[in-house]
Amino acid sequence: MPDKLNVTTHSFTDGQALAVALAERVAELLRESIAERGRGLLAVSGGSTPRHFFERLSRQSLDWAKVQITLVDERWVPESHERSNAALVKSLLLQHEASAAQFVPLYADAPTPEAGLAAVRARMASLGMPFDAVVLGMGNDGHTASFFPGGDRLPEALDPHNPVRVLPMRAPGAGEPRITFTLSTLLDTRALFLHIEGEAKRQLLADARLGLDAAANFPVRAVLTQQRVPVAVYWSP
Ligand SMILES: O=C1O[C@H](COP(=O)(O)O)[C@@H](O)[C@H](O)[C@H]1O
Repeated sequence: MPDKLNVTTHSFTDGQALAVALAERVAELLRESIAERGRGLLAVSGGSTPRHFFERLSRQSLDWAKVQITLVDERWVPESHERSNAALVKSLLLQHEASAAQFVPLYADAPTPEAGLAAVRARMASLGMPFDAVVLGMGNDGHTASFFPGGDRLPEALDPHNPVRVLPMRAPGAGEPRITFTLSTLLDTRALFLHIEGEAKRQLLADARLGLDAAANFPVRAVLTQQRVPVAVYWSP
C-alpha cells in the first residue's frame, strides 16, 4: 500500500543484479546531464556496500572527463588508511572508463575536520551543483552519510534550510571524526538513491519508514520523510 512518503523500493535477487541496475541508472543520469549542461556531478557513499556498484559503474561508457565525483561523507583519515572512503572510490570506481573522471575529496591534510574545514568548503564551492545523482548508504545504526545517532552536529546537518555544504561530525558510533555533506545539500540533486543490502537493513528501513520505537529517531528517517526529492531505495538480500 502506498504511504505518504516519497519512497519507491526496487528489489533485486542479489547484489550483482542490483549493482548492474544502479550503475546503468546513474550512468544514464550522467549522460543526460552531459548532453544538457555539458557536465555531470555524482556523490557516492563509502563503507562496504557499494563495492559491486562501483565496479559496474566504472565500466559504463560515457564522457567521464566531464564528470566530477565526490563522496557524501568521509572518515577523517588520509587515503593511506584502510577506512578511507576516498581510497575505496579510487580503487574501485575511478578505474576503467571512469578513470577520466575528476575526484573531489572531502578530506584535507589537517589534524581534524574542524582544522581542514575551510579548505574543504572552498573546494566544494567549486562543484557544479546540482548533483545529478546522490547515492546514499545506511549503517546498521540507522545512520546515512555521516548523520549518526547522537552526532554532535546532527541538528545542523539535518536542518533542511542550512545553506552550509559540509560539516564536521563526531559521534559515539562513528569510529573517527567525520566530515559530511549536509542534508540540504544532498537534496540538491536530480535523483536520490538509497542503496542497502541484507534483511537486517531492510527491516531497519521499514521500521524507520513507519517511525517505530527507536527507529523513529534514526537519522535516515530525515531522508525518507523529506518531500523535496523522491527516494529510490535499491535493495537486495
Ligand atoms: O561509515 C560509513 O558507513 C555507511 C554505511 O556503510 P556500510 O559499510 O554499512 O555499507 C556509508 O554509507 C557511509 O558513506 C560511510 O562513511
